[in-house]
Amino acid sequence: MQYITDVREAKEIDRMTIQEIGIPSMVLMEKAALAVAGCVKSNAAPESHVLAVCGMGNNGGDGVAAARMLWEDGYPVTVSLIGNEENASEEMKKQLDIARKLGIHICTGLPSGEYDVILDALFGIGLSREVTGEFADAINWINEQDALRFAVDVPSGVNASTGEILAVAVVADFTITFGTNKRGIVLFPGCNYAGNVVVADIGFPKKVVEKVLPRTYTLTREDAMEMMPPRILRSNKGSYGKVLVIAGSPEISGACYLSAAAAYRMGCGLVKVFTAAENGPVIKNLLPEALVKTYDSELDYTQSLNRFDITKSLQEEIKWATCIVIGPGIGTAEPAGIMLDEVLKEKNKAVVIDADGLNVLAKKETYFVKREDGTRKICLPENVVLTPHLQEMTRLTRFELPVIRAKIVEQALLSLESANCQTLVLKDARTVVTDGGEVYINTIGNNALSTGGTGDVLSGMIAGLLAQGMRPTKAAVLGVCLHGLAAEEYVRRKGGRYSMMAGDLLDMLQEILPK
Ligand SMILES: NC(=O)C1=CN([C@@H]2O[C@H](COP(=O)(O)OP(=O)(O)OC[C@H]3O[C@@H](n4cnc5c(N)ncnc54)[C@H](OP(=O)(O)O)[C@@H]3O)[C@@H](O)[C@H]2O)[C@@H](O)CC1
Ligand SMILES: [K+]
Repeated sequence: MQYITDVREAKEIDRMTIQEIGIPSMVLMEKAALAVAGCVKSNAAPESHVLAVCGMGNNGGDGVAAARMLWEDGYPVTVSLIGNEENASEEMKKQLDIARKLGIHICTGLPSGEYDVILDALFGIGLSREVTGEFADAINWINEQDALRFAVDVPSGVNASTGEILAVAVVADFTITFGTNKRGIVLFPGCNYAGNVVVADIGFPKKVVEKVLPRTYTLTREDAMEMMPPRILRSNKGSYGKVLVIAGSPEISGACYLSAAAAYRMGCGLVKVFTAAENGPVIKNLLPEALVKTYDSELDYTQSLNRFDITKSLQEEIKWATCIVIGPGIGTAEPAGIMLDEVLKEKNKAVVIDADGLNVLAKKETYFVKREDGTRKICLPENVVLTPHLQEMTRLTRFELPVIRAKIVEQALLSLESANCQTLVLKDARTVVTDGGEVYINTIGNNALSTGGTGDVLSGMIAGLLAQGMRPTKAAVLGVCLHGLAAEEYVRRKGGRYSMMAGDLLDMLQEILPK
C-alpha cells in the first residue's frame, strides 16, 4: 500500500518531523536535493547545462541545493531567481548564501541562453493561489524550452491536493516528490503534467507518517494479490458464496451476461441471474453455468397483483443469495424500481448498485438527504456499494459534473459526509473508492477500459469478491484494482488499446488472478 498525501497532510508530516522529532529542516532539504540531483544524473547526459528556476519558498531552496550538488559533480549550472529575494524563506536564504559562497552563477529573472536540463523549483506544496505575472511567465518560458524538465516535489502550478491547474503549470518529464506521493499528481489533470514520478525517501520517520495517517492510498499488483480471498483445500461450490445478478431488460441482455460471468471468474461458487423473460435463452446459451430466473416484462407493474408476484419471486432469490448486484442493463421501467426497493430492504447481505440501478435510485428521494443548495447526500447502509460514473454521480448527488471532475475525492467524500455508510466507487480515469473514511485512488489500468460493458464486468467482479466474504469497501477496492490489472494485461498481451472489448476482461482475469 502506498500513502498519497494532500497538502495539509504533507505539511503536517514536515512540521512533525522538524518540530516534534527534531530532524532539522535543512537536513530534509539536503536529502530532497540529493534525490533531485540523483534523478537528473540518471536521466540526463553528463555534460548537460542545468538551469534551476527557483521561487522564494523551500521548494526554491531544494532547487538551489540540487543545483549546487550538480555543480559539484561538474555540471555547468545557473540558478535563476523568480520573485523578491527579501521574501525568501529562512532555508532558501541559507541555500542561496551557500551557493554564493561557492561562486555558483545566480541570476535574477529568466536568463538568456539554452539549457539541456531545467529544474522546476518555483512552487511545491506551498502554492496557494492562481499563478500570475512573472511566475506565470517563467512557467510558460520553461515549457517552451527544448530541455528535459525535472519538477521538484510537484510541477509548479499544479494544486498538490486536487490536481487542478492554477492557471498554468510546468509540463515535466520527471517529478521527484518527497516522502509520499501527492494527490495532485496522481489525479487528473495534474498527473498529465508530472511525467515520470519518483517518490524519494528523504527521511520522514515512518512513525510520523503513520501518526498523520494520510487518508488516501493506492495499491500495487502485489498488494492486490495478497488481498485475494483464500481458496480452501476441501471446498465445494457452497464454499465461495452465491451471487444474485438482477439485471437486463427486454432490450439489453449483454450487461447481465458480463456481470454474471465476471462474478464467476472472480471465484464465487454460484451465480443466479434474475432477468426479463426475453433474456432467459440468451443467458442460458452464453453462460450455461448460471442459474436463471425470469419475470414477465410485459405485465403492467402498476397493478398491485403483478407487483406482489415479482416481489415475492425476488424475495425467494434474495434469501438464496450471499450478495446481490442490481442494475446492469435493467432499464428504468416500473419493475426496476420495484426490485430496487425490495433489494434495499436487505440490510445484512452486500448489495452492489450499478448502471440503471443508480439512475432508478436517483429518482427515489427517500434514500437521500437534501441540502439547502439543492445538492444531496446519499443515505444508504454499509452493506451497499454504489458504482456510479461521473454522469451517474451528478444524478445521484446533484453536484455539477465539472465540480466532480475537478475535485473528485472531495466530492466523493461530500456525497457520503460521514464514515461507515455505503461504499462509493466513483468511476473515472482515476477511480476513487471510499466509505467516507479512507480513500482509495486507483492508479492501475488504462484507456482501453473506455468502452461499453466494462462497468458491468466491474460490478460482477466486486460481487464475486463479496460472495467470498470480503467486506464491501475492501471488495470494491480490490475489484477496481483487478479490473485495471486485467486491462493492463490485455494491452500487454495484445499490444493495443483500441481493440479491447468488455468481454476480453473476463479472459484476462484468468491470466492475472493467482494460480
Ligand atoms: N518544510 C520543509 O522543511 C521541507 C520542504 N520541502 C520543500 O519545500 C516545499 C514547500 O515549501 P514552502 O512551504 O516554503 O512552499 P513553496 O512550495 O516553496 O511555495 C511557497 C512560496 O510560494 C509563494 N507563492 C505561493 N503561491 C504563489 C502564487 N500563486 N504566486 C506567487 N507566489 C506564490 C509563497 O509566497 P506568499 O504566498 O508568501 O506570497 C512562498 O514564497 C515542498 O514542496 C518541498 O519542495 C523539502 O525541502 C522538505 C523539507
Ligand atoms: K516545483
